[in-house]
Amino acid sequence: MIVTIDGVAASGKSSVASGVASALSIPYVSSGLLYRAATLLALEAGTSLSDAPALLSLLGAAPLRLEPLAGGNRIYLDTPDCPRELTADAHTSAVDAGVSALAQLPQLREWVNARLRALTPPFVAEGRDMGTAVFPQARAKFFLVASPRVRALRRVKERVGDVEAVEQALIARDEQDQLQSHPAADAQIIDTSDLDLAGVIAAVMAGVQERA
Ligand SMILES: Nc1ncnc2c1ncn2[C@@H]1O[C@H](COP(=O)(O)OP(=O)(O)OP(=O)(O)O)[C@@H](O)[C@H]1O
Ligand SMILES: Nc1ccn([C@@H]2O[C@H](COP(=O)(O)O)[C@@H](O)[C@H]2O)c(=O)n1
Repeated sequence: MIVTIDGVAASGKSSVASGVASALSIPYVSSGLLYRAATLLALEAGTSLSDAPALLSLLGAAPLRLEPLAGGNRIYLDTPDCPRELTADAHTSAVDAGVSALAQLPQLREWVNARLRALTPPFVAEGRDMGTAVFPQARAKFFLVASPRVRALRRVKERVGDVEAVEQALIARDEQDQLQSHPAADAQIIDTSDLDLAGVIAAVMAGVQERA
């Protein structure tokens, strides 16, 4: 079984995916973490985020390993001499600001999608195009939205920041991600603005049970 949870930036995809995956006793897979890790490595190496061949060459030499657990995804660079966990560094403002440029490149999308499709179900997959491009066969599909202000207020509770600036950055990232971020025709759209996390998880679980 595959359940997909897509949505706009900071709409609660990973928190909801984690809750749903725990309720179903299966892992969840964060596709965004692969885009983020690729961006982090490119920024650190000084590789242009729009140079697909250079990025693919960099990633070809980088033994990245995604650990998809129900409680939270982690990503590692498994170099034999200096193994390193990248998860925290992949969630900085610098990565937030650069990731959409890399994610626009079809070759990089294929690189990520190949890794996702190699995973063995069951799992909950979260991102932007899980229900449309990557797992169109998924049993149940959801697309989360919430107002930019609500998302910014939630984000500043977890990372220090100015609400206005965070809101503008979220709006900018939504615009840059527009091409790949839309609900599948058979997805249930959930506006989480007035729901708490438990309420969103319950709504998704109800939708999953309907399709069992
Ligand atoms: N319904 C909700 N009510 C209150 N807080 C929420 C809700 N959903 C998510 N949050 C909080 O909002 C923040 C962003 O959620 P989360 O990181 O899951 O979003 P995301 O869509 O995965 O983000 P990103 O697109 O940046 O990866 C987190 O602090 C999370 O706890
Ligand atoms: N399926 C996806 C997932 C992510 N992206 C890009 O990665 C960025 C970070 O994703 P988060 O889910 O961690 O916010 C996102 O802004 C997109 O640029 C994507 O294109 N497709």
